[in-house]
Amino acid sequence: NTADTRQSLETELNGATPQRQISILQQLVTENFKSDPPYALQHADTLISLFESTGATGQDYLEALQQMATLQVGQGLLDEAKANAEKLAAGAQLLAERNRHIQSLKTQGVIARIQSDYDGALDYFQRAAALARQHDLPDAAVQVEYEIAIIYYFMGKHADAIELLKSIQPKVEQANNQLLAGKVLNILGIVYANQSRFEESLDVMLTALEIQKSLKNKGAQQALLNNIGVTYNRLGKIRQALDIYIESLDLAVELKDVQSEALALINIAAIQQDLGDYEPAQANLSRGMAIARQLNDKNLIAQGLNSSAEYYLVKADFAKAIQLSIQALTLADSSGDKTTAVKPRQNLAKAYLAQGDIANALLYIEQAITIAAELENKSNLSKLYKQLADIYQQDGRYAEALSAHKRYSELNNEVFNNESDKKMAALRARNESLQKDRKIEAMANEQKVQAIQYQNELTLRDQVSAQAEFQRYIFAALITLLLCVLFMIYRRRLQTRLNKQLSQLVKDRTRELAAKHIELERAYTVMETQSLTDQLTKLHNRRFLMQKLPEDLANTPADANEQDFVFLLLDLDNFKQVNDTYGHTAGDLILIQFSDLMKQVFRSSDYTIRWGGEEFLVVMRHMNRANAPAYAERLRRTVEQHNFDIADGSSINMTCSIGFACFPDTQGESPILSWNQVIDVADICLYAAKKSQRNAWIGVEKLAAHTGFQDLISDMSLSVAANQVKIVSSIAADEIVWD
Ligand SMILES: Nc1nc2c(ncn2[C@@H]2O[C@H](COP(=O)(O)OP(=O)(O)OP(=O)(O)O)[C@@H](O)[C@H]2O)c(=O)[nH]1
Repeated sequence: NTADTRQSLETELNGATPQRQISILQQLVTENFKSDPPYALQHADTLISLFESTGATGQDYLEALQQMATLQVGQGLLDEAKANAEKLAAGAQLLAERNRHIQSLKTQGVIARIQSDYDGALDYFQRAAALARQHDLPDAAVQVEYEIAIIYYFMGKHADAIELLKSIQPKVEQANNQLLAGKVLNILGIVYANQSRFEESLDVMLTALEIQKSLKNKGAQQALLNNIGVTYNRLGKIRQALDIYIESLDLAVELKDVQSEALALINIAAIQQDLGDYEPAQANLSRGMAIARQLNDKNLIAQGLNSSAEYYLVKADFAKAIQLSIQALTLADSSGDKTTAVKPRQNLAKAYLAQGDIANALLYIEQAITIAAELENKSNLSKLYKQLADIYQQDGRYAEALSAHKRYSELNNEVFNNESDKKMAALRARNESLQKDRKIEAMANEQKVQAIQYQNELTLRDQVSAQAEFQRYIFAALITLLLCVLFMIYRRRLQTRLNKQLSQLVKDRTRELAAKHIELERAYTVMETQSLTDQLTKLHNRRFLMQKLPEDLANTPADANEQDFVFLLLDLDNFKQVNDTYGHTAGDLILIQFSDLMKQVFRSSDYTIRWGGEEFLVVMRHMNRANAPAYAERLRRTVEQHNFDIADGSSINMTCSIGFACFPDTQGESPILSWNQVIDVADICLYAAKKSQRNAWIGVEKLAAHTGFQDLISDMSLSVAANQVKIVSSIAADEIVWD
């Protein structure tokens, strides 16, 4: 029929007067506007040429311009649409046609938005809103505010978008504008989803879908289906998402909406890739990308490039993945849409990590984290922190890995516990009870119908057969009731099982996280221990003493018994000769054996430290200083009597010299020397032991009050002569050489 009408109108067109031609073209454009946009576009073009050739500027001309611009936007002919919208604005101003002027500004805003010029779009829409308010056109104002909210969303200003949408909602309801109500709910759903408020998002979008279905508005249904798909995807329900995207693709094809078709194809490809269906994914992706490139839609191209990059990541072609991700990143950054700017960075970090390029992996993951934090997308952020932890771990930076991992698990818990489970359960329960109510209502209706039929039949039949019929009816009703009860029991069981599975999932996740933490903490402890140990002798090193001793001294009460600290410095005699004669390896072996002898002689609670080279320090804690000479002598004798193995199978004898001093340096009076200075005094004693005879020990048991550290250091023999120092030694006092 439509074809026939078209045919006869087209035939009539040729011979008609200009006036008649205009009315035929108007009819062709209006009738085909929705059902066949390319056809309508072609005739709108002719119509406008006709108007312009006759110099017309009236209402009909403006209407044609508006139709034309709208059709061109729908077909992706943005430059042409913009030119017509500008003509419309000029014409509308000339005729003081406010509504049309607002309409033209709106169209220009939409074009700027599609071209990703969000500042420009915001400017057009704000001008349109101001115009609407100025001329008291509330309906038009609300329409434009809705467009502004969309721009806020694109700019990543989510809080502003939500606030504006919520202020629009009551106005839309008051005006009973179902169409706009559906759109407002849709975009609200998208913004919620971007804030990881997925349940609220799903809730409003499903309501919006109902509205659009009741309005039979397929275009809006198509857009909603796409967004619902995205939300299912974010919730990890990828099969539901796939079904919804396929429904959305069918509708886009039916509507000849190429942009939506491309979007659905790219979305389908991404899910198929997740499911491991690489071949169909590649086919859909290249179909979608071809359309996106034709439309020059930067966001879509960037999304498609991301999917391709992910494909190459899976295939371990990291160079290709990097190349595609950098293209996607450049496009996303130039379009200013932050929501598409995270993914390429995430993929780059993965690819660089796989290539062992930690610096670049860190660079991109940190950028991704900054952007995701700005967008307040917690679920995304939590994944990014996990990736960051993996990078640090691979780099051996366990402390940083641990803290990134902690951040990941905090965020993960926030998203998980964001009452998500409760809300999901509530939502599910609400849907189920709605369905149940509907079923019960349907059964009740059925029964009513049956009852009426039964009444009718009753009048026709005799009493006896009616009685039998009645019994049968009661029986059927009972069976129906029984089936209802069984169905309800079954649903409840199913629900319980689902809840169990969910809580098991949470437990498993928590266990996994705990195990990971223990692993990282263990690695961290090993690293700490290594940094405090000497690699050759496995004794403690200087760093250990600096870390431990101040704390020990602080925890020792000044007035307690047996609370002396004795610092012994030990040095092997003529060790250089051993190295020179038997080689460095033999020297190393002797150092190790010497360390073992130290461990035999001293208590396990004493600190045995490799002080440097062939010099060692022992710190004996919590002891009576009167016992120090016995320990020094025992070590001297043990070393003297020991046969040190050297690498060639033979053994040699060695001796050592020892100097020691006690802390606190005075007893009962306030101490003069710090523990560091006490070690310096022990060093003077060691030096004197070497100088006097070697294979000997000299110690300072205590100092007289008011002895100066400088005096001791500059000339010990004077302090000894003045009886300011109490010396104990294996050498006779008059044989000690101090200088
Ligand atoms: N094999 C080996 N030798 C070391 C190590 N650390 C230091 N040395 C050597 O130890 C020797 C110390 O020599 P000197 O300081 O002259 O002292 P000495 O020969 O022991 O003589 P006195 O201490 O005066 O009895 C040097 O030859 C160092 O090279 C090590 O880890 N392994």
